[in-house]
Amino acid sequence: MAYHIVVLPGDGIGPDVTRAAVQVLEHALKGQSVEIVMSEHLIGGKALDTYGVPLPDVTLEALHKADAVLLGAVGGPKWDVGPGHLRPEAGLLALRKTLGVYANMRPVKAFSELLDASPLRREIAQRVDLLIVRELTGGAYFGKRERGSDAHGMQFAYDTMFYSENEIRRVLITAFDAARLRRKKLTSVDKANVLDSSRLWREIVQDVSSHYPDVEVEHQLVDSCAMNLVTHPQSFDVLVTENLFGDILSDEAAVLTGSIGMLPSASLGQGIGLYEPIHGSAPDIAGKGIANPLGAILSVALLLRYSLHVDDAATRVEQAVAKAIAHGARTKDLARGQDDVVTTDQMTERVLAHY
Ligand SMILES: NC(=O)c1ccc[n+]([C@@H]2O[C@H](COP(=O)([O-])OP(=O)(O)OC[C@H]3O[C@@H](n4cnc5c(N)ncnc54)[C@H](O)[C@@H]3O)[C@@H](O)[C@H]2O)c1
Ligand SMILES: CC(C)[C@H](C(=O)O)[C@@H](O)C(=O)O
Ligand SMILES: [Mg+2]
Repeated sequence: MAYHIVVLPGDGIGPDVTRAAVQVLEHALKGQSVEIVMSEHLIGGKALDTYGVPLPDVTLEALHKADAVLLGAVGGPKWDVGPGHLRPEAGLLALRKTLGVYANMRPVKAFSELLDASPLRREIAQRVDLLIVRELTGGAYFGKRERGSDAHGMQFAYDTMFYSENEIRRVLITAFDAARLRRKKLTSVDKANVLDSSRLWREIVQDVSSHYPDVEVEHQLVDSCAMNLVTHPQSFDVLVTENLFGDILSDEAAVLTGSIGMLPSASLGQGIGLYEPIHGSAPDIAGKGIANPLGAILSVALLLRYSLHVDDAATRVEQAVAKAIAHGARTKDLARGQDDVVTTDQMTERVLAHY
């Protein structure tokens, strides 16, 4: 039986890094008993241009027989005008909601050869090894929202950070389970000094934690957590937080590893998994062939592990990335001083050569 992988390259550097990821996926499955069938579809800005919507029916239909989705990135200045539901990003949010992928796993691990690219002191940067579990299908991204104007013509807008008990509980269970497989420490991040949704979040953490007596639990407010991530990143194992806080903290944490181009993600939930690097479409470097493909390639490792269940191939991809870096391969975002700079395609070749 073959697994169906839906490939959604998207916009900007999305197609470049997705091409790299697909090459590595095909290579990793050579000689494996696992077979895949891939089909490529439109999402985001390109889908808007072709179909007038950011998540067209043809793409949605392809999801029905999919076992996993591999995505590049969506968005760009061309589509920054226009109403919210006709933005490329709305297609990505609808995709996540449709797939029910409520737990977004964002591992953040420093490679020792890249410590010079990190803004942290070497002795701190080398200890960065944490996992952000970001709630992905709730909160302000999906709550009631409105734009309008009052009787005096004064405009207003609001977005609601809504969470149900079930939405909080299920992502916490994923996070506690992940902590159990790691260093058994869980930091729950909220804004319980201000927000009711955070106070509910904290109460449910307390409740779920009673089933995980072996996992040490701490609560941090999101503002001081943002600071602690930079000052004491080694104090974190698993961080779990709501959608918007997780979005912001994961870009911050990415920088600790040297570049946002390094970070992969797996979005998991009730059914098929969605795999994407955490970065965006990077309009400032799109079309130049210099994007770092490693976040997308490491997302393939997560796809191999969580959706295709070939753990040995997943580990080999991760090792190939580590070896390519150890042998000096640096895309522009990672390069410092005398480093040789490689293109997206050359970085991919280096990874393939070390697989
Ligand atoms: N998952 C997604 O599809 C996703 C994620 C984030 C942002 N976006 C969208 O992307 C667009 C641009 O957003 P942004 O500029 O705020 O964030 P971005 O992540 O696209 O870029 C931020 C900075 O990081 C750099 N960068 C990002 N990925 C890189 C890579 N692989 N290699 C080298 N450098 C890289 C960019 O050049 C830029 O300087 C927006 O439309 C945004 O909504 C999409
Ligand atoms: C593009 C945007 C909707 C998206 C998000 O905020 O979730 C991105 O920033 C991410 O981190 O995947
Ligand atoms: Mg983001």
